[in-house]
Amino acid sequence: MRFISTRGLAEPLGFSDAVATGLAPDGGLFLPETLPDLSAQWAQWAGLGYAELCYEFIKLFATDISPDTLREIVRKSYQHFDHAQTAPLVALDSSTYVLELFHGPTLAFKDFAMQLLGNLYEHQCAQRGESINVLGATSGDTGAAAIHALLGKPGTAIFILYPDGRVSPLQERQMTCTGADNVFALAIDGSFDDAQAALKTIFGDTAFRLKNRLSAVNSINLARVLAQCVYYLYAWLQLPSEARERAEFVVPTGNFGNVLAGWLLRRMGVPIPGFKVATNQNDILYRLFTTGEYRVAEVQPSLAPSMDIQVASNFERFLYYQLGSDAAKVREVMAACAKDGVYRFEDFDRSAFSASRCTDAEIPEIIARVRRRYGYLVDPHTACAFKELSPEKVSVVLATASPTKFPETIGEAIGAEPKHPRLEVLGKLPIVKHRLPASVKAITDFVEAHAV
Ligand SMILES: Cc1ncc(COP(=O)(O)O)c(C=O)c1O
Ligand SMILES: N[C@@H](CCOP(=O)(O)O)C(=O)O
Repeated sequence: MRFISTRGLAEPLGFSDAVATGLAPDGGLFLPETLPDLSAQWAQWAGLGYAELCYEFIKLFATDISPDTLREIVRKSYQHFDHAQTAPLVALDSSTYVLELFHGPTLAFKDFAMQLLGNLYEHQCAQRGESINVLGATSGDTGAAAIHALLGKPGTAIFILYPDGRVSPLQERQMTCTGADNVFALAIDGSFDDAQAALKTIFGDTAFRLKNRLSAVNSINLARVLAQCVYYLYAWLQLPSEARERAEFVVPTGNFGNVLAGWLLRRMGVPIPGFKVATNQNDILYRLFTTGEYRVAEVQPSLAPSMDIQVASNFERFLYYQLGSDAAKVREVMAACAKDGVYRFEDFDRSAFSASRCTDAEIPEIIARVRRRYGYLVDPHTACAFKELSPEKVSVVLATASPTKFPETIGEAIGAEPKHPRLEVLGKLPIVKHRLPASVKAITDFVEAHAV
């Protein structure tokens, strides 16, 4: 299968090259040239274990990797999850389910795609005899998951930009206390949006990217989004059929990668009725899906820090389909959004989406309410998704992080701080981070000096 850029000016690539490249050289994002039609196939996958289902799905795209190799890459990727079902679907009542996505090594949903991506990189390094330097931006969880996916992998170095002082203390420790010499946590003076903008500029510099064999680990990398499709399918296959007809996946949303994965699966013929885009107080996507207007505002730090994002990079993939796969029109709209920070969509098909927004004042209240009502503890990001579940629907809430990563907010909500042994040891380890301005020059100088 070949992968094309949303902006239409880059050469189509095979799976492995598209994964290694990350961001397309024309600034666009890679998408499969054609999406497979799973409408006659998905039901046959019922009963498969998580890794086996992932293999069946990813092999439709990774056609340049031999089936045996791919099966082994996928098997290895889910071996460090600490739940037998990998992504358990928990019924809170007959119309409310939680899809727990926090049983991976860093206790957040990012591990699902990142473990796979880490093993794909390792395979590529071995096969091509080349090193890879991975560059990513994080508002908290992507960075930790990427670092733990690449920790100590031969032939790789990983550089993670994060907004200094704006990730939770434990998220910062997950990135800075590894002791690994192929890991560089770069604390940026600015917001996640500043870090992501710098990163896109750096990936746009083809000469620099090629010279340093850079690859992107954010959900601009298509492998991230494809791997995330799998848990929607896994949950879907477990839902009772009467629940499927009224199902709405409720997705805590920031960079739009998670919910986009579910929506792509729907486009592939899995008949998911709809999705709810659940934002925190950084509500650009809530406003977009309720009014059709895209208007960038100032990022406000929140109790759900991983969702403190305004410019959601995966929106461009959604836009591509919204605009009838017209890459010229995508270029025009993206240029207008970048220039004016505002765009009004006239023909915007929002029929598969609802949206909610959650303020900081509401987050502890919701955590306490969910705890009282269901005896179930959610983290601050998942709490945003519980803001308003539609009573006429069956809600499948994606629990994107473990509450143990945010003990301060949970303590405020319920009067007790949850603990996790893997996180507790981090408190005793030294923090190693490098403070940098959010300038392209400072970042590229650092990468060049430390690349492998
Ligand atoms: C815990 C958590 N929830 C939700 C999100 C938002 O996901 P996305 O950026 O894919 O919309 C993130 C960050 O991506 C996160 O780390
Ligand atoms: N919320 C993310 C931000 C980056 O998102 P990504 O899915 O594009 O990697 C984070 O936790 O870092």
